[in-house]
This record gives sequence, structure tokens and C-alpha cells, in this order.
Amino acid sequence: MSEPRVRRAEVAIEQTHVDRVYARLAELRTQAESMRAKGYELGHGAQREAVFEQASMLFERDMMVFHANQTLQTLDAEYEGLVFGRLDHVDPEAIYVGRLGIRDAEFDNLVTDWRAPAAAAFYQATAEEPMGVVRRRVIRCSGQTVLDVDDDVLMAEAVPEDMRIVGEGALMAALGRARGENMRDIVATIQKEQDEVIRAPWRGVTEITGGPGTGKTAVALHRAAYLLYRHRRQLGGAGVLVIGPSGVFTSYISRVLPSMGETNVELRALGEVLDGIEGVRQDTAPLAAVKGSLRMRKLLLRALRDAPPDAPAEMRIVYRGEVLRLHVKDLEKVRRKVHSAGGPPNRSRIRAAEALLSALADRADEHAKADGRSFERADLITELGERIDFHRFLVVWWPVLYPAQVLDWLADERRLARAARGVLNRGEISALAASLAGRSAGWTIADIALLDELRVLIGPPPKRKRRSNIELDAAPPVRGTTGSGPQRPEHYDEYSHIVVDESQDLSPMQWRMVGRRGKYASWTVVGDPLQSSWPDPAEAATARDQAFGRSAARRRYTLRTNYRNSAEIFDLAAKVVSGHAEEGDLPHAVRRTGIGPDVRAVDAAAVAGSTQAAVKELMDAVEGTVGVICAVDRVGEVGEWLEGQADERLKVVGSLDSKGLEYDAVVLVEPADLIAESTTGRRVLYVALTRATQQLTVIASDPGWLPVP
Ligand SMILES: Nc1ncnc2c1ncn2[C@@H]1O[C@H](COP(=O)(O)OP(=O)(O)OP(=O)(O)O)[C@@H](O)[C@H]1O
Repeated sequence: MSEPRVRRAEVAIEQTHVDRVYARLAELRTQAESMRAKGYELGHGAQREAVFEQASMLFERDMMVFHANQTLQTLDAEYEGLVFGRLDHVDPEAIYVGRLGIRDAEFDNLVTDWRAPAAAAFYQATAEEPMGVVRRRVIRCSGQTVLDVDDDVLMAEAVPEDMRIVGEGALMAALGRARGENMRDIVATIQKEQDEVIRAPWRGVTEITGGPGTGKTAVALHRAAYLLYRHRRQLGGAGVLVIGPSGVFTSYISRVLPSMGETNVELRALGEVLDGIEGVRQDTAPLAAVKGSLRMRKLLLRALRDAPPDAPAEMRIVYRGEVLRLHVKDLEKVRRKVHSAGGPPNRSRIRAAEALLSALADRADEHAKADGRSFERADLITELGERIDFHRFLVVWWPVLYPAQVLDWLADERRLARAARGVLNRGEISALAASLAGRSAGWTIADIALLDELRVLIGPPPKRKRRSNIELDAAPPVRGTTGSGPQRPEHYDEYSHIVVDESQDLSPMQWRMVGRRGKYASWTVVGDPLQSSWPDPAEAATARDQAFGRSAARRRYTLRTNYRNSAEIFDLAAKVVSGHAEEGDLPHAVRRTGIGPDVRAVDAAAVAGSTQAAVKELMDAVEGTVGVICAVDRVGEVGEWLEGQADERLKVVGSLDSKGLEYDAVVLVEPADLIAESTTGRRVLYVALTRATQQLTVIASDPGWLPVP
């Protein structure tokens, strides 16, 4: 038979199996629906029974409905290619591998879940170690239709006469395909080095490093799905949290887990980790470096020990006809004394009242001594402690604090300077005060870690006063989860597993915030030091180690193959960081397209026009997405240049927001700007240059970005 006829015949064979799978899926769905209906019936019956029976029947009903709903949720997920692989063994049994395990009515396997031990050989078998696999087949489907198959022969000597082998290169085909708005899962083509990381033990800290495009994010997400499948009892209830650098990023990866049937993982951007508030803006790099540094802890602690801006400067109260006064110095002394006990201010309100009463008693005692009278301290304390005017004073002198309010106070440069003495320099103080004063534009991503630190330093507000724990009158933003996961209490800190992506960029303050969410967690931490935009890696490493806790077992994996960029594009990116990278830091790009990056030197006045022209060319040249990447503070301007070319496939992003994303084609505008805005030199430019899968055009009026060879 000719190659196309063999292929068609093999596709038809697989179609027969895929049809059986979908028929069975429909049966299972009907069964689950009828179980749910029965559960509800049981509930109605229970309402007519005695109370005791009613309770147990209601419980049974809830369990039935819960299980039926869970099953339906799994069965209803929109699986793109439910069945994607087949393994033919020497024995000569064959198994099908898919996103979900499905058995027929006789309980025989129709599809084995990709995470089950029986499916491991699909990813781990090689020609050197075939694990009993003769042929590994990748099956590509669209909906319920088989489009193509692609085989690997692992034991050539064991191929039986009637076994037909088709095509080669499922991985290359997958990599060459156009990208959409969302990241896709890679279950059908996970590579051996990646599979080892996905299936690594769940306890302790698993670090995944590797250059751009090596699949770190993809691997981390597949690992989350794998861990939940294999260890649902230990990990499922307490929950799994995935943290990414930005909302654009979490939205980009949001489809990956549901496409594998995993709907209960919580996704949060760094600006969304704190409940009740959201940071979306980027600070300039120098300001982010200030806000993220551990120096801010000291500053914040001092800030909340300062008197509130509208606290009264003097206390005056009448006791048994005599005026008792506490002057500004006395009040400061009392405040210092209460803070020196070390409790969070919101938990020190009673101590503050006692200290004030004690100072008033001292004053009354002085007066009594001067007049030669006797004086009972206990009487004064009881009497004044119950007086409304005393409490009126207390609530303004020692008010309930909210994190946002304390940070707002620091927009006053003089107050900030008091808190920052010996901690920040004058330039840093002015820049920070100006940034906080401009917060009507919204909180920045770096502010969120400061608010979380303050939340802990201040302590929770008393229950009856609680509206939002963070900011008065703040409406909690809607969070990105991959499904209808359980509702967790505010500031939940007991996740069983936390995945941190782009971890090289977390500031020490952000590590503290993230660490608080995983007091008992195991971790998967993904990063590439060479893509870091954080200026003090040593400080961040210390904070990171504290977040993990000391006893945690560590394992580290390095991925070395770049699956995203064509080799031509990656060569250019590698040149840009050549002076910064160690030999072996740079991954190897596996795909050549024959299309080199297009670097255009233009006059400054021609940058806008050249960008428009490049965008038009690339929109015509590729099927999928086109990203225009520029310096953070030029996003608005570049967006305006492209208003006339608006299209769903076209996105304009700032350099920092491009982290973790990818496009079929990229137009990089003024690379020298990206170096100038960064505190880490060429690293952010390296990130931007490694976002394209197929074509890259660079528009530059300043040639300084390319190192001289
Ligand atoms: N085994 C694979 N099969 C198919 N595609 C893959 C495979 N591994 C990675 N990819 C693809 O390569 C691209 C890069 O993957 P990913 O974004 O996970 O890399 P990364 O290491 O996190 O990159 P960066 O550090 O640059 O953000 C994605 O399109 C991903 O789907």
C-alpha cells in the first residue's frame, strides 16, 4: 500500500476506537444524570420522614448528588482530543492513552488516563529503554474525528508483520502549529525529560529551571494535574494554587488544566494574591526594587507605630471635678510603651486603653500628692474606663487600622521620611511618596505585597468592624480558578501545593506574601535566572528559602530544549545575553524554519510607521497571534499607532507583561528602551526576544542594543 493509503487505513482503525470511546462517554453521562436525579428524589422523600431518618437520607442524597456532579463535570469538560495516544506492547497488548480513564461496561480499559502508571511508558519509553513498547502512536483528533496518526518505533526487531508504521514527527508537527490566544496542553507530546519532572515526588520543593521556551510552564501545569490525580486525598482538599506574574499570563494559561479535566486549581496573578484587592499596574524598575526589598519591613513597622495623622495631640478629661491632662510628649510615651510590648496594633487596643488609664492615674496621683490628699488608683481606672468621653478619645487616638489606610498615610513625604530614616535614601523616599500619592490610578503589583505585610503587622480588625480586612469599602475582585472550586476563607493559608511560575522575578516581599499562603505546602517553583528582572537575587533567595521552610526536601531539574523559538530567532536572543550567560545556561532550539529575524534600523521619526508596516506584514504572514512588545511606559503610545489595525490576533504588551507569553510573530519596538528601563540590563530584552514561535521583526532607531561581535 502507498503511504497515504496506509495512513488512511490506520486513521480509520483509530476512528473505530475513538467512536467506541465517545459512545461509552455518552452512556456514562446518562448514568451520572440518572444518579443525580435519584439523589434529588431521595431528598424529597426525606422531607416526609422522621427527623433522624431525614438527616441520614439527606446526607446520602448529598453524597449521591455530589458524586454525580463531579462525574458530570469531568465528563463534560471540553476535551480536545480525548484519546491522543496508543501503545503497542510486545505481549501484544495495546492500550490507548487519553485525558481521562474510561472503562467499558465489562470494566475493561477503553482509555488509560495519561497520569496512571500504565501510561507512563507513553512518555518514558525510548529506543534504548523501550519498556516493552514496540510502537508508540500519537493520535491527532479534532473533536471526535481522527485527523492523523504518527508513530515511533521503539523495538524495530519486534514489529509484527501486520503492524503498519506511519509518519514521523508528532512533536515537530505540534511545535509548528499556529498559536491561539491561550496556551494548549502538551499531553500528547510530553518529552522524557519533561515527564520525569511532572512525575517527581510531591513532597518538598521541586525546582524547574531552564531557558526560554523549554516548557517550564507547561510542565508545571501538567505536574499540578498529575499530582492531583495521583495524590488527590493528600492534596485535593486543602487545594492547589498556581501563581503567575500577571493577569495576562494567568488568563493565557487558564485553559491548560481544564483541558486535562482538572478544574479545581486556583490561578492567581502576583497582583491578586491578597484577597479583597488587586494590583495591575507595573512600577518602574527602580521603584519596584525599593518596594520589593526587605528594607520595607522595617519601614512599615515604624509607619504603623507613628501616631495616625488625625490623632489628637492632647488628652483632657475631668475626673471628680479635676482636669487631668496628657500632653503630646506624654501621649507619645504611652504609644511607645504599648508598641514595645510587640503586639499588632489591632490586637493591642485593650493594652492601649490600660496604658492611657494608667498615665491618667499617674497624673491624678501627682495632683493628690501636691495637695496632700489620698488617692485610689483602682477607683479612677474603673470609673474613667467606663466613661464615654474616654472611649471617644481612644477610638481616634488608637483607631482600628487597615493596611491600605496605613500605606496611604505614607504618601505624605514627611511622614514617610520619619519611617524611612536610615532605611531609604532621599531619592527613594521622594519616588515612593510620589507613587503612593498617585494611587488613584490603582495599586501596583508591588504594592500588594506591602499591603499583605501590613495586614499581618496590623492584625485583623475586630469582628464587628470587619468589612474588607484590607481596605474600607473595597469590593473583592473575582478570582481566576479553573473551575467551581470550594470557597476558601479570606486569607487562606493552608494550600497543600503551590506552583510559582516565573519565580526568578519575585521580590523578597513577594516571597514573604506567597510563603504565608503555604505554611504546610509542598512547592513546584519554576524559573530561569537569566530572564530575571530582579536586581538583588541573593536577597530574594533568602526570602524564598524562608518561604519554603527549612526542613523541606529539595530536588532540581533543568530543561535544556527550547520548543518555542525557531533556532534562527533564538540565536539572536542568545547573542544579546552572551556576556551574561554561562555555557550551558542557554537551551538548544530544536526547530529550524529557514526564516531569520528581520532587524530594521530606522530613524526615530520612522519608528511608528515602520511598526505599522511590520505588523501588517506579519498579520498576513502567520495564521495565529502577533505580539507587539515595547517598553512598559510606551504601551499606550504604541497602542495608538496600531488603533487602525485592531484585530483579535494582535496584542500590544509591555516588556514585563510579556513574561511567559508567546506569539506566532513578534514586532519588538525599540529594544534599547527595554535595556534602559530595566535594572538588570539585557535580561528583559532577552525575554522579549524569545516570545516568537515563527517570525520576529525588530524596529530599532538606536543600534546600541546589539552587542558588537
Ligand atoms: N513536549 C512538548 N510538546 C509540544 N509542545 C511543547 C512541549 N514542550 C513545550 N512545548 C511548547 O513550547 C512552548 C513553550 O513552553 P512554555 O511556555 O511552557 O516554556 P517556558 O519554559 O515556561 O518558557 P519561558 O520561560 O520563556 O516563559 C509552548 O508553546 C509549549 O506548548
